[in-house]
Amino acid sequence: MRWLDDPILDMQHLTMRFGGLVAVNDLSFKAARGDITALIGPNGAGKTTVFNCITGFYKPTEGMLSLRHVDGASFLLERLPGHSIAWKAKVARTFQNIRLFSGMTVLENLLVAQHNPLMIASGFTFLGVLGLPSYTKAERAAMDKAKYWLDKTGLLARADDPAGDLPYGAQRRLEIARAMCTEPVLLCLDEPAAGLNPRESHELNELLLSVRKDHATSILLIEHDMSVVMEISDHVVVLDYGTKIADGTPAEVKHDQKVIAAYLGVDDRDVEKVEAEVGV
Ligand SMILES: Nc1ncnc2c1ncn2[C@@H]1O[C@H](COP(=O)(O)OP(=O)(O)OP(=O)(O)O)[C@@H](O)[C@H]1O
Repeated sequence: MRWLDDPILDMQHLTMRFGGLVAVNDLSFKAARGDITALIGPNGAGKTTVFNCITGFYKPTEGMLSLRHVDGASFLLERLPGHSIAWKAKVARTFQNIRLFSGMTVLENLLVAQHNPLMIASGFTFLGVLGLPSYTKAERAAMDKAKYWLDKTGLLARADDPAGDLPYGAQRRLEIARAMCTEPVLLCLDEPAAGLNPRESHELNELLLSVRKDHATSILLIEHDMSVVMEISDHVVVLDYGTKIADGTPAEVKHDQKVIAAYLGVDDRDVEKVEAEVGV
């Protein structure tokens, strides 16, 4: 299990309670550097809550979330404010419901994502914006990066259109492009294939495989579309009612009786019967 050797994310005993409800229950797993790790499970299993804990939207009730960069710098995410998780630990995310700046153009969405390096180049002053050569250089770099991701996501021709006018699948790709403009080491994608047709879903797979191959970005993926999960994931972690029920390669998880039972909603003792019926 190579994800134990060089984990980018090491989650230990994560628990998140909302009053009496335990949304995530003592969850531990490791995500390897350079892997696509999928977090799957039936509705309400706690997947988005895990993302919200990683990205600082929620402070976990208990547990440790350790992220380690390739240079050895490490971050305890549960102790950092959300903006430091994005900016210093370099974790980016997309949302289950698309959250673009829909009135801004496609290009502007990608430039806004690069606000931090531009502010540093300006020396945090208005004078910087007017004259500093470092600002002009940073502005050019931001534009180049935006163009690169527009090209990569097939959106170059739509650069000047309002983001809200794009078809649904294109908006999903723009969200990924925007997240990638922040140069994350860990990209958390919440159901990126939701609402996509089979062709768009295939294009998404290609895009994510290329993000993994060409950039130093590891991916954590929540996804209900099993064709996406099984085709591109290196490692799958399965949650049910907030508890981890399986952790392995896609092939291992696919044949795990507890996973089949959780997805099909049957008792453990009926799993073999169901397996025979579905031909696993
Ligand atoms: N802010 C909150 N307050 C109270 N309960 C919450 C909150 N956020 C999530 N929950 C509850 O925690 C449980 C897990 O929800 P979560 O959204 O993490 O599941 P999920 O696996 O992402 O589901 P889905 O696949 O439907 O998106 C659910 O019972 C949900 O109602």
